[in-house]
Amino acid sequence: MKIGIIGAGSIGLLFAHFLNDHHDVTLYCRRKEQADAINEKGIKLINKDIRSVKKVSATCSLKSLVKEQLVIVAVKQYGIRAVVDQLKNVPMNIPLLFLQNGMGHLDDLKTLPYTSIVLGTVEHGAYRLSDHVVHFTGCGRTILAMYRGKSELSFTFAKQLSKQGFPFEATENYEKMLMDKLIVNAVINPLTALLQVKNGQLVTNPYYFQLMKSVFYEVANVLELTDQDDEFRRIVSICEKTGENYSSMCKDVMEGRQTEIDGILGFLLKKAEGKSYPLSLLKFLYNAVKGME
Ligand SMILES: NC(=O)C1=CN([C@@H]2O[C@H](COP(=O)(O)OP(=O)(O)OC[C@H]3O[C@@H](n4cnc5c(N)ncnc54)[C@H](OP(=O)(O)O)[C@@H]3O)[C@@H](O)[C@H]2O)C=CC1
Ligand SMILES: CC(C)(CO)C(=O)C(=O)O
Repeated sequence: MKIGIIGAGSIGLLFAHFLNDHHDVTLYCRRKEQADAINEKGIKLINKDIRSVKKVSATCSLKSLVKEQLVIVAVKQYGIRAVVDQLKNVPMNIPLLFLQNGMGHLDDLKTLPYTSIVLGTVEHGAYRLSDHVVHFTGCGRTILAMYRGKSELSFTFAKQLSKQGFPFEATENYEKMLMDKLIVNAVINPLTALLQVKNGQLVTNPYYFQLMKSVFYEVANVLELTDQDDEFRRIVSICEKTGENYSSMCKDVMEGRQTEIDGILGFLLKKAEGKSYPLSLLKFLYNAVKGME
């Protein structure tokens, strides 16, 4: 397949590195110096002790987007609006795949005229070290679900894109898929960003563990979760598995970047509007992270 990836950050570089083995990938960068660095040096992936370099084409011009058979959008949730404006020349029948955390991007997609829109949740961990070097901090999977279009398409893409060490799966229900990830990000990301700790410390420090539990119960109330004990165990297990990682929001705050708090806690606070759920911790965390931004 000819695949275009818009956004050459941590996830864009990671996906380009793996997908280019079996597909013809072009990375669409925002900065010319980044496109030049990738064209000259390739994409270097660091995974534990292994370093591997792959040759991938990169460009700043969106002209060749019209030739792609799949366009993957790998910018942050707050960058979607600018990308949507740039997609105007892409034929309406080219499938688009959006990989953002949270649910804030759903509003931007509603009015997009494309016939096939796929959503994905990424369970890998990746961190861009320089314009052409990415650190693969945790291998998980990518789950795909159709937002608009024929539901079998997400299964076809999952099959075509999967490769050993970089799996894709598909599911029918995009809302459940995004919600499962949102719960995790709502509990782990703002707390770790505020406390400036690794994910594992939310579990190993008994005081932080109490905070995490209290935040979880507010999230669970807003989403009216019925299986709260199982859900909480799932989050604890993710904290343990990603124990040595700083969450993406914690890193954004450390590096003075905008966070995805609006698409995560902002979304939940909006959902709770007019209801009488207890929300004091979610409001506190939302304002704390916005203030740090
Ligand atoms: N990193 C991770 O481990 C995970 C990330 N995700 C999700 O994946 C999404 C992407 O995250 P991540 O890769 O970490 O983010 P990054 O901030 O590392 O990368 C975003 C990239 O998008 C580029 N960009 C922004 N606007 C445009 C535009 N208009 N045209 C072209 N490029 C643009 C940026 O360019 P520039 O470099 O010039 O700023 C940057 O390279 C997020 O929603 C995140 O939540 C999900 C799970 C794990
Ligand atoms: C799962 C988790 C919390 C891993 O760090 C993540 O998705 C993130 O950091 O955004």
